[in-house]
Amino acid sequence: MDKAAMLTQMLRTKETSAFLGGESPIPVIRGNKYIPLLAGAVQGDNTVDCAVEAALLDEIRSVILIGPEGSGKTTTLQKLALDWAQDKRLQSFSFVFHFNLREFNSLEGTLSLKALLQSSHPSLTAGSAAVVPKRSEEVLFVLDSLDQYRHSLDPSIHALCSDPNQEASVSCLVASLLHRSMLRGAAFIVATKPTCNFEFLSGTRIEVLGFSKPQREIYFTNFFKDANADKALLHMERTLEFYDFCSSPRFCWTVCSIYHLLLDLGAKLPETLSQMFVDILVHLMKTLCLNEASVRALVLALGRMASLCLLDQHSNSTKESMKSIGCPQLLTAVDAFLIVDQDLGSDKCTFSFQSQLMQEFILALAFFLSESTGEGVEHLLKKHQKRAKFLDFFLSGLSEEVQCRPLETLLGKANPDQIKDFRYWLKSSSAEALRGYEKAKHYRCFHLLHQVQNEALVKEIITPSAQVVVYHENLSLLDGVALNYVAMSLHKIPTFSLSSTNICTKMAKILSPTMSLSHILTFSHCTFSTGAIPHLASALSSGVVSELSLSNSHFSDEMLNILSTSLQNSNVSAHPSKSLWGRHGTPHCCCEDLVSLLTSQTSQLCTLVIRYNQIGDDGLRKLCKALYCPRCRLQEIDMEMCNLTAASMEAFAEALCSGQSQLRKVNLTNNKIGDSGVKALSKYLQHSLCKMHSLILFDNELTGTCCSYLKEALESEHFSLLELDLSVNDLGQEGALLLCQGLHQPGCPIEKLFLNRCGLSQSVLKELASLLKKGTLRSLSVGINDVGDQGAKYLWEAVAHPNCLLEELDVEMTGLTDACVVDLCAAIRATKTLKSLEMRNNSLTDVSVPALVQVMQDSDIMQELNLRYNDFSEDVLDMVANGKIQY
Ligand SMILES: Nc1ncnc2c1ncn2[C@@H]1O[C@H](COP(=O)(O)OP(=O)(O)OP(=O)(O)O)[C@@H](O)[C@H]1O
Repeated sequence: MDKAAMLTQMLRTKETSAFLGGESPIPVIRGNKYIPLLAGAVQGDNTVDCAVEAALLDEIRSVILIGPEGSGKTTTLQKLALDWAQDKRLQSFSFVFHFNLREFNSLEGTLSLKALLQSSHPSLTAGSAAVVPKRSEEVLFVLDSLDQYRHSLDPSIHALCSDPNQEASVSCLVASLLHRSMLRGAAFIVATKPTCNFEFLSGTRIEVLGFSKPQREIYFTNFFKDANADKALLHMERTLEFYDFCSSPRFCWTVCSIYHLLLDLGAKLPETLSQMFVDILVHLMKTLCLNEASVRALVLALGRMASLCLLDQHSNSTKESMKSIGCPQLLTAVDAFLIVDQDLGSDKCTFSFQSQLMQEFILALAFFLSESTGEGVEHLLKKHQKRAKFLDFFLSGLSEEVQCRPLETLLGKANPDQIKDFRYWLKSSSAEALRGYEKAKHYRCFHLLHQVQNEALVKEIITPSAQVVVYHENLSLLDGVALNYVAMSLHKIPTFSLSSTNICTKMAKILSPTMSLSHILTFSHCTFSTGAIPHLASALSSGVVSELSLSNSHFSDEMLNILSTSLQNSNVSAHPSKSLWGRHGTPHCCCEDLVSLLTSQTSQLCTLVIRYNQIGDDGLRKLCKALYCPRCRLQEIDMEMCNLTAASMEAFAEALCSGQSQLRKVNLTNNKIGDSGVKALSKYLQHSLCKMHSLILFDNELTGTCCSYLKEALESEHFSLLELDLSVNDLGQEGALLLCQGLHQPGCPIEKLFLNRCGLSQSVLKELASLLKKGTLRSLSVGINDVGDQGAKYLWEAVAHPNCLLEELDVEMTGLTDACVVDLCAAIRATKTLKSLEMRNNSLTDVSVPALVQVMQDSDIMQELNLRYNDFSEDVLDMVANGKIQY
């Protein structure tokens, strides 16, 4: 085979570079701008070129290169072919045939393999072509764009041929070659996007990963050749790098091209993906030199075409369909936006978008420009949901006037009705998402708000009550960016709890501002990289963070060291309380380390959070040693689900009674201390040195028996608890009534009492109501007790009583119906203190809504009423949409 002729032919190929399509492969390679790409799923050498070369030495001699749009497959194939022609690589092959399978779509009729080969290499003489089948081991086929190939490779539907001289359809020839009925020994490299179904293809699969950070750095340096390279790279890192498509060399080309242009003009670089596409479109449209009406008509036509292409699996459109779209300007836009494939031997051609992102952006823009309001945004999104990934992102970005201004000067104003339609959808779909518990939906809402870039809108949508249900779990970098934007717009995040997330350096950097804004930081089941720790440490020194929990998270002792040093070096007065982490599965032996930490000269630790660690009774017994030490400053200990039983409570109570302990708050949620555990603790509660303010015994297998011990403690003059949580224990009526007797003790300090799911009866509520009238309780929870309207009636009366000081009341799932609403409203009108009422999961219906809405509107004191999961119909949703009511 004449390598020189092939080389000349390849180098002569007329290819043009396009803003969205990328710089053509040949100039990239010839201009020494080719950067070896990373390959996935291969061992050893991880560049694609080397991996392909190595795989071709395998017995199968067939390689499938798989990579997304613009990841560099075509360029790699061209480079391999050029290297072969220049004697640099693949020299075991004497014949290399390079085809783009897309071009075969339009080949009609039949032809022989020889003719097909000659069509690819006009310089191939008939004599050489005849030799090829005889030396099939020396033949390499390089086949590009399998994803665009319309014919099937299913061997069962073709009459596979073996004779190279036999005439057959091109689809049959391709199938015969790939299934090796013809030129059995030939080798293949086939490139395809991952979207393609390549079930009939066997071979070594090599994933084309494109550019990672080091390659991007080289690319930017080559592109800019000056100090702007760093500037551009840093900007991309901050605003785009968390999108998967940043590894695409083609996308990098587009980013560099637009940044270069903007930097030259002294303009601001775009902050979001939407803004970048606004800038790109403005530039492309300007190069077309059309007037406003024509640009508008062009965008609308491209929008229609974008929709057609997204709906059609092959993502392209024929000249006929372009005509039917009816826009003469479209043909002028061809090079800027579209790829045209001229069918061989006919004047038919197919069009597809050069960039899927631009295709979706244009679809979004056309929606806002469209005059007809027939197709609402919901319909648009639903229609394209299978293939459009960023349509809602672009719609969000484009819905904000400030961001669209550069486009307005080119193509006029958007249709205000469409903008209104979108904003309505954004608010209502976000509210719905935030009412539910699906993390993906919460985060979709954050992503859209990030694109909109409007702080006021964030505040309107992410209300404090909406934040409560948002669960931060398993975050990607992209999620981290959106979350950080939302947190910065809200200016505060009182508690930030993150779980099951890989906190690499980049993630920690992205979330650092959010962490610095949070008072309480909780990480559970997270993995920290060493590089992440300085970001965490710097957030801790912000002065706001007062509590840190790292339970079930993985990090090395070295990282622990950095953290604890940073805690110790921080300004203590600015950090009145500092918490410590729990380690995944901390065995009880680790409790000895904790003791030395808590009792060290420098220990500042006030809060110890070791929830979900299996320290068990032995662990707690060891930990108790710290409580005897005057240096131990521990004020709060969270031992939720630590596998504790009554066996360790005696030692714990004894340590507390020693007089050295500063402990104020103890959380024993989800342990099994049982009634005898309470008996041991209540000894301490009656002790003259008792300093405890809060005791949480949620779900601890307690029965009514424990109430007699607690009653005794309550009646003691030393009892100091302000908060007691006995929820999810079977106290029953008898036990709870005993407890109430204790609570009636004059001077009883309890202000917050939690008795959810304790088997309370109406008589107990009557007792609690009389307690309320004494004015000691500020917060009472009696949710998930079957007391009904009758039981609650005692509470409403009490709330209305002039001595009652209750601020928060929780009657979730207590069997309330519309019948309670008159008394409830009267209570709200009368109260001078009640701010929050939790009434989820009851059976109120639409008839109660007007009265509840009215009373909430009238009340200056009530701040929130939670009516979620009652029996309301959709009809009243608008009416309930009152800032203070959650529904
Ligand atoms: N290794 C590389 N070094 C430098 N630039 C590259 C490299 N690979 C690709 N590029 C640039 O990215 C552009 C797009 O690459 P290419 O066309 O090879 O991607 P592709 O995976 O074949 O895309 P598609 O599947 O969409 O056809 C190229 O035109 C070139 O400008």
